[in-house]
Amino acid sequence: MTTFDINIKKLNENATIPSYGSEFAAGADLYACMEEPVTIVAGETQFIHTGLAIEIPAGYAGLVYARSGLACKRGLAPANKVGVIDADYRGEIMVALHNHSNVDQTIESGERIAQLVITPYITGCFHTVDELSDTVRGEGGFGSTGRK
Ligand SMILES: O=c1ccn([C@H]2C[C@H](O)[C@@H](COP(=O)(O)OP(=O)(O)OP(=O)(O)O)O2)c(=O)[nH]1
Repeated sequence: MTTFDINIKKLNENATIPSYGSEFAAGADLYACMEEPVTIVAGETQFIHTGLAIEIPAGYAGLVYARSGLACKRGLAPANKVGVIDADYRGEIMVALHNHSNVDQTIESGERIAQLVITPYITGCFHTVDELSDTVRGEGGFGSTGRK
């Protein structure tokens, strides 16, 4: 397990610093930060503030995932499925929560709304070519394997 220091700035004094729920939790919980509770109408999306900006190290990204409990019990999950926080982003971390349930849902300030996983990534240097190498799979995809 790799742990390193990450600078984080409170844009709102009431913001809560992300926290890991258990010793080996991969995602740090992100907390809502707003003056008033926000209601997300059934089937709609609201941008929820965290009141935080973060300095993710170069070569790493922050991935904003749903919290299983919130998604499965209340139908609230990021509209973009997985948010990507770039290492050079200095704006506020926002969570676009979509209400997949059929009732309106209210988020209180201080509630855990998503989880942030910090992960290394590689970048590609793309070269245009006329032919790609041969493989057994070839162009098969979208359920092409395991057919009887
Ligand atoms: O759930 C998210 C997703 C993104 N961001 C911030 C951090 C990220 O670095 C920035 C841009 O995100 P992204 O690259 O996904 O957005 P885009 O739609 O491609 O816009 P841009 O042209 O600004 O990159 O927005 C969030 O705060 N929350």
